[in-house]
Amino acid sequence: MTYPVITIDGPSGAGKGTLSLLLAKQYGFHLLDSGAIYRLGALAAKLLDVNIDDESAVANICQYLDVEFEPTESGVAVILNGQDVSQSLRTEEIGMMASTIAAYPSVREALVERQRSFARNPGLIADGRDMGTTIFPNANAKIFLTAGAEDRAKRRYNQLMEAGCEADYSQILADIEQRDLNDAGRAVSPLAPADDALLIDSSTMGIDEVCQTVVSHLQSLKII
Ligand SMILES: Nc1ncnc2c1ncn2[C@@H]1O[C@H](COP(=O)(O)OP(=O)(O)O)[C@@H](O)[C@H]1O
Ligand SMILES: Nc1ccn([C@@H]2O[C@H](COP(=O)(O)OP(=O)(O)O)[C@@H](O)[C@H]2O)c(=O)n1
Repeated sequence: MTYPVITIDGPSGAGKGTLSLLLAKQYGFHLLDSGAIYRLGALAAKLLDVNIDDESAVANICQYLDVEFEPTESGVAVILNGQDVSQSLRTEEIGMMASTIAAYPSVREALVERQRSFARNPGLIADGRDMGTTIFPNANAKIFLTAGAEDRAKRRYNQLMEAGCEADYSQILADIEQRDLNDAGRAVSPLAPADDALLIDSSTMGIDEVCQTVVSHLQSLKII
């Protein structure tokens, strides 16, 4: 690869999206929010009234998703069939549905090339669960960002409250634990650090410290 690909994997609420956006802005790199693509598959199935237990129907929807990602000041707006669905994507209901369909091998296969197509000059920050293990195994740098389940649930709770959404901490914690189990336990591309990933536990770190740790790592690899 002539341009750098940096992968940021880890469980829900670890801070991957926040870190990825900071890095993409700082270095002018493209950003792949792969979780948003699984969420889009789940949302599209819901809007079309397709049963998410029907693997082949869901995989077909994922193969032909009509989606655009538009950079904005605060992140990336997600446009599905011409409609901005950025808000409806972020609910825990869609997160849980995404986790269900993400276990289907044919859904993952249908989304591989779409994800790889984000790798372009001058570089890519790829955020997800299997970026370093499956989608970009030759990435220039791989980060696995984690934090304790309770810390992650608190962060998600605060995030939803700040966005003016309803939130129930116990439910969020239960959902996060369930998604951790689904993501780490599935047969295809389970959530796991790549052998060559830098592991960061952010339980007691602020986002600035996390970002500085990653920047130092990228500098030591002479990527930036
Ligand atoms: N190190 C951190 N310390 C405290 N809060 C954080 C940290 N990293 C991220 N957050 C906050 O936690 C919430 C979830 O972070 P996010 O980046 O969406 O996680 P992920 O993409 O891994 O699910 C956001 O509100 C974010 O601002
Ligand atoms: N590369 C990826 C990204 C997300 N996913 C799935 O999609 C769900 C939603 O991902 P997300 O990154 O938007 O979730 P959060 O970490 O933001 O809560 C996850 O729970 C995973 O099951 C995946 O399997 N592989």
